[in-house]
Formats: sequence, C-alpha cells, structure tokens
Amino acid sequence: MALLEVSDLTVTYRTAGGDVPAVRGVSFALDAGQKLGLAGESGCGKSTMALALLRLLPKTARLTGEIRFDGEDLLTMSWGRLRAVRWAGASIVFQGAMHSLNAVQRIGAQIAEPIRLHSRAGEAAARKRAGELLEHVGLPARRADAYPHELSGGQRQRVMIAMALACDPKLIVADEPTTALDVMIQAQILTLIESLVAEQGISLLMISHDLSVLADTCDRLAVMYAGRIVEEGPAAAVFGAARHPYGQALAAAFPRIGDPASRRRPQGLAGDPPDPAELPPGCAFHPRCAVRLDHCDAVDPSLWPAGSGEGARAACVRVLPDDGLSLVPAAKESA
Ligand SMILES: Nc1ncnc2c1ncn2[C@@H]1O[C@H](COP(=O)(O)OP(=O)(O)OP(=O)(O)O)[C@@H](O)[C@H]1O
Repeated sequence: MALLEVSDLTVTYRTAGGDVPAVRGVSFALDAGQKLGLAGESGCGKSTMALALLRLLPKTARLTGEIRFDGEDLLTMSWGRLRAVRWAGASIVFQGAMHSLNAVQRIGAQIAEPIRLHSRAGEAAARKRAGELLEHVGLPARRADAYPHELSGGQRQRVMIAMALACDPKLIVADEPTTALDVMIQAQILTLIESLVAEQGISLLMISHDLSVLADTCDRLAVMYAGRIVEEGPAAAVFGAARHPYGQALAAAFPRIGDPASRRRPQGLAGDPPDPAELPPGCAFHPRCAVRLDHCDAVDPSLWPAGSGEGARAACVRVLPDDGLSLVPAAKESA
C-alpha cells in the first residue's frame, strides 16, 4: 500500500480578483521509502501542493479530492488528529530556513519543542535528543545554544532537517531545500537528506525547479505545469528521455547538478507559465510549445502511459503510448 496517495487534488485560492486554480486535478502515489521529485517553474503550483499535503494552506484555499496518508484521509481528518500527524507522521523542510526558524529562540529549544509535544518527553530528555539530532545532521551538539542568525545558511538548513527528523516521521516534504544555498553547500545538504532518508526508510517528496537536482536525489520524478502533472516516471527516464515538450525543456535547462549558470529559464522556452487565473484554452502549455499541433488549443490531454519506464506517463497529444497504437486525442480528452 502506498504511504501517500493523492487523488484528483484541486486547490483553488479565493482572492478579491477571483478564483486562482493553483492545483488542478493532481494524482500520484508515493510508497514507503520512495523518493519522488516534483519539478516545474515558479508558479506551477509546487509549493501549493507541498502545503496542501500538510494542510498548511491559508484559509483562502479551497481543497477538493483526496490525500490519503498512511490509510487516513488528511482532508477530512479532525484538527486534533492532524496535529498528531504533523511532525510525527509527515514533516516539512522549507526553502528559507531563516524565515522558518524563530529568530529569538535558541535552536536547541526549537528542535526540542516538537519532541516535547509529540513524545511527552520532559524538558531535559527533549534537549538531549535535540543535541543528538544536531550531531546527526553534522552540527556539534553545543550549537543548540546558538540563535539562527549565528549560523550560516547551510547550518540553518541542517537545523531545519534536524527538526523535520525530530519526531521520526514517515514522510518528509522538502520544498526547494537547497535553492538559497551556494553550490558546494547545496550538494552537501542534498547528500545529507539522501543519506538520512535512506538510513531511516523515510519517504521523501522533494520539490525543486531544478530537474537535475531532483534526478540526482529521487527515484521518481513528476513535472508540474500550470497546476497539473504533465509528466511522471522513473527519474532516469524523465530526466534522460522526457516525453512531454515541457519535461524536455526543463531537462535541457538544468544539465548539471547545481550549475549556477543553469538557473535560468528552460532552454528554447520563451515566456512564463500562465497566470492560473487566466489559463489558455486546451493544453495550458500550448502557447509556449515549439511542437504544438493545430488542435492543442482545443484538447487538454490527461496523463497516459508513455515512455519505457515503469509507470511513465505524459500528458501530450504528441506522445504515443508504448504499445505503438496511435492515440485519438479527443478520446483521451479530460474535463
Ligand atoms: N495565498 C495565495 N493566494 C492567491 N494565489 C496564490 C496564493 N499562493 C500562491 N498563489 C498562486 O498560486 C500559483 C501557484 O503558486 P505556488 O507558490 O504553489 O507555485 P510554485 O510552483 O511553488 O512557485 P514558487 O517556486 O515560486 O513558489 C501562483 O500563480 C501563485 O501566484
């Protein structure tokens, strides 16, 4: 059974200017111990997905669909139960540790807090565990006395990882965990995350705009565009032989892990992702697609089997499934 099963999830923000459909019918599953990378440019809905998984979205967000975590539906769960699931079931590592940590509290106390809340450990035991966790992420236990501003960006991100591990979660959601760091530190933090989740059998959902970072760390990749998954499959298949034109553009844009020169718009891809409040008709990618067909502004393809990897899928009328049968796109059209 999958640890996490997301089915037809939609997230719509209600704003003064109207509804913003940030996630539009996303489905995927993550098995215990598996590492899934979620890629896409800024604005494609990745962070909204991450926050939805822990029900951390603002009140203006309306969710439909189902998020089953360890057999329970997170969307219908009571707040009390949800509080128990956060940290102990699933925890999250955000991009900017400086914004996520409390600037006026020593880091040891911050790590100890969820431990005290979730394990009913006493103050001294929680502090001791916080010190152990710091050592586990490569920081001396005495750094527990430091305030966040006394640490480097990489050290702060290690603290965030220690906090995420504090209650032995089954799933860690890491939203751009290394984006703000320089290349050397980025590689160290990725290696740390990789080794910790492997060691403890934790499932990982890692989010990044950089497909190469994800390909290096994750077993499977999903590519998001305009609130939908448009390509999914084993990491090597998606990074090495993406089928969707957007997946191909992302893979071409990030050829080497952490290459700062590669922090740019996907190669050969003009423009930006659409404003979710004003999506183009048909396939949302068609205005930027170099290989679009005449009917791409009328057909919004759903994900269907594509490519050679296990469970590989793509949502493009150009992509034919493995069996070689040519598709009649209209027959696969989704609502
Ligand atoms: N609280 C909100 N109210 C209204 N719209 C929002 C809100 N938060 C995000 N959005 C919109 O939802 C869309 C998806 O945003 P989201 O942050 O999930 O994308 P992303 O792919 O994670 O991008 P980034 O990497 O820049 O965070 C964007 O158009 C964004 O402007």
